[in-house]
Amino acid sequence: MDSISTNPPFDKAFKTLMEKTHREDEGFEENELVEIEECEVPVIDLSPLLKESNNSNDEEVREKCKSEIARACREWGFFHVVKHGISSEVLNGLRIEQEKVFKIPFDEKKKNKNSNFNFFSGSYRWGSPTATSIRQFSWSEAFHMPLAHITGSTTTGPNNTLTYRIEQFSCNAYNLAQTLAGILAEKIGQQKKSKFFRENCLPTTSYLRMNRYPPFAMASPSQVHGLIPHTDSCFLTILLHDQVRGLQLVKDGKWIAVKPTPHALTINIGDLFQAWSNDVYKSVEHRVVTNREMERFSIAYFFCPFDETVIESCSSEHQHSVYRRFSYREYRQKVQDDVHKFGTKIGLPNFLLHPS
Ligand SMILES: O=C(O)CCC(=O)C(=O)O
Ligand SMILES: [Fe+2]
Repeated sequence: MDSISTNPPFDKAFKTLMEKTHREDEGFEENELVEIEECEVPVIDLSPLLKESNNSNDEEVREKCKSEIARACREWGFFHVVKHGISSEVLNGLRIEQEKVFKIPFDEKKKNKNSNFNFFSGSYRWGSPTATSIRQFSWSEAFHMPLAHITGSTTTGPNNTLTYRIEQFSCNAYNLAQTLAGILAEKIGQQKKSKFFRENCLPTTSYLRMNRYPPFAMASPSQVHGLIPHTDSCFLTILLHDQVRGLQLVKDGKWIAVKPTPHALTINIGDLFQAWSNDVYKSVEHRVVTNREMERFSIAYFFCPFDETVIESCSSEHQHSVYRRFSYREYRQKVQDDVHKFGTKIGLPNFLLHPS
């Protein structure tokens, strides 16, 4: 199978947008994507949380670990976790199936024609269909799927390993997400509300996105994004990515490159947690930059509530609500509308109670 039949027509889309961008004089600053520095985001060992023990020393270590998590979410919005309890058999198993599914001919991916993934109907996407300039174009393809379509799917079983691997990973990621969400609620004094996540986020309400970033050799890689800058529209994301660099995030107003950490998963806060925590935890803008030689893969598990769930900021005597109440359905609809209208997501600023 050659790359022509498996790859989407990126080159054509890129050239068309490049011409349009030049015609409309929307100059794309070449240096815009040059990273400023590579840095180490916090790496947190989760093993103390997985140990069942009432020993006071262990309790102390556990509390320290919880505080590190909350701190990383306040200061960075991003952190790596190691010894997280998800086995490498589960992670590698899914990664292998992910590579296979992207190797299916483009036409079959597009039409959902392949028997391996009829249940992913409508989940395949590539580039940026609404992009009007090169700035809004993502040099990547993805399967973005609601887990409601996968979990408990009748196609699960040894005959369909991709489905099986997705379900296996998602089940593990769900438990990890619930643990982290409970800790983050506790650390902003919302123990009483920690049930909120158990009641509103189920294995079936989350989403999974498998990304593939082909090498970009058409021009200088600094001319195009692998994935355009964005924040995630969920409570939190659990990201499995390989050792190929590309992920960058904004810290103190600057783009910095995230150094991959072996055997780690990367966690980031999404918009819903930022709103729910009343701006205590940060949903940080991030992006993926392209690479000339190497193909890159990642899998994002988005921990989400029911569409009907209402997100209300946890305000206090000292801190009034920053955002108005909104349902997850309303939030997603607004994101979609903005992408159609402006080619880009606006997100939380739409829901500020007192826009400046
Ligand atoms: O590929 C990555 O490292 C990031 C993916 C991502 O940000 C996303 O899928 O929302
Ligand atoms: Fe993301």
